[in-house]
Amino acid sequence: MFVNTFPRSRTGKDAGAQKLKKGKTGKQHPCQVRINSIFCLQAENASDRGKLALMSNGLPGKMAMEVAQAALRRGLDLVPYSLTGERTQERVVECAVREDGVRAGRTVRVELVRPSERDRLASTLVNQFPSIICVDFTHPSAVLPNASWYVGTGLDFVMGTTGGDTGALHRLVADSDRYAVIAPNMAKQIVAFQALVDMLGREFPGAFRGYRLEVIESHQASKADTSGTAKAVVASMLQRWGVTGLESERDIQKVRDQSQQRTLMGVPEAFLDGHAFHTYRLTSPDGSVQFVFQHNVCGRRVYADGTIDAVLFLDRQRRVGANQKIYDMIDVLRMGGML
Ligand SMILES: NC(=O)C1=CN([C@@H]2O[C@H](COP(=O)(O)OP(=O)(O)OC[C@H]3O[C@@H](n4cnc5c(N)ncnc54)[C@H](OP(=O)(O)O)[C@@H]3O)[C@@H](O)[C@H]2O)C=CC1
Ligand SMILES: O=C(O)C1=N[C@H](C(=O)O)C[C@H](O)C1
Repeated sequence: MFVNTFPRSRTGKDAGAQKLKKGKTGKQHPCQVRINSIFCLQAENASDRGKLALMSNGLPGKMAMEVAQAALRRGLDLVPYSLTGERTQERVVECAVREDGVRAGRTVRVELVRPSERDRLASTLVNQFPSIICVDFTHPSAVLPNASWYVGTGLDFVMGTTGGDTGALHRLVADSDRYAVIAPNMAKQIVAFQALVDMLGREFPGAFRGYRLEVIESHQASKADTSGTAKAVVASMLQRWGVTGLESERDIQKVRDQSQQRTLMGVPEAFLDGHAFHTYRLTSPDGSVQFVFQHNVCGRRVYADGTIDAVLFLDRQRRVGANQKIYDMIDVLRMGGML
């Protein structure tokens, strides 16, 4: 019964089945039996096999929940499994669209799968959801392991998680035949701002030569890394604008203390646990001219909406067999992929 849920994957690697067949004792842990039987049941009930299905990884985390809700709002099929952290206690979460805090529309029960359990899920996914796209909003430490799992399992993905080794991530995908969107920010207007920063540098290289750049970003205290968006914008400005003042990522000022967020940054009380405030300040060498660019986001919905755009875009690209396989959100925006 269990082995039947692991026919050959699209990559032919069949990792989960091989591991199971080669088990040393042939015995299964009781927990394994329970989980496997749930996989079988849900797999048998799966419908619309060719339809695009979105797997929101990182539940019960905040972004993964926003993405699951956005997927339901936009009428996409939500895969009833989500990769989660090893220490997560919950086994199942319910995802539903909410309006004014009240459930509206259908509810999907999503089973949470820890890193140590996920190989057993691989073939089920490939089999039951042949048009699956994974979305990853997890943890910086999970970026490469998760991406390796997507690639090894033969799954295309959108990587929104920041703080990983971006170079290694790009190499991993480039050496595979998978499609991926990788970007530190999915909000359409911020992506447009990133494109603008990039264009200014190309069009007028050195226009801000000698200007001193200061960057301050504020996020919820639980954020593990420095803003990936700030790092990307700074890299672009340092590369072509001619600015100085920031030697490394450590020079980006991070605000994680809630009282400073209230007083210094003006973050509304209701969004202390979910906001992204960024300020880029450029000052001329003699101090007589100043430019300030700022983007302040309360909540996370804008990223989730952009993520769904990225998923739909990636699905279109792979269906037409596009030669380019790795994209960022500027590509998605440029190619008309954002609502
Ligand atoms: N690109 C974009 O536009 C945006 C990117 N982000 C990025 O998304 C990431 C997540 O943010 P957010 O949702 O706020 O964070 P949360 O802490 O709310 O959620 C992260 C979730 O990932 C889980 N997790 C940890 N390790 C793994 C793993 N190996 N595999 C799967 N899941 C795992 C965590 O579980 P546990 O708690 O048990 O460890 C937690 O449930 C961050 O890197 C953030 O910077 C956020 C917003 C927008
Ligand atoms: O962790 C967050 O919240 C966010 N992370 C992304 C980043 O690191 O740039 C995007 C946005 O700032 C929200």
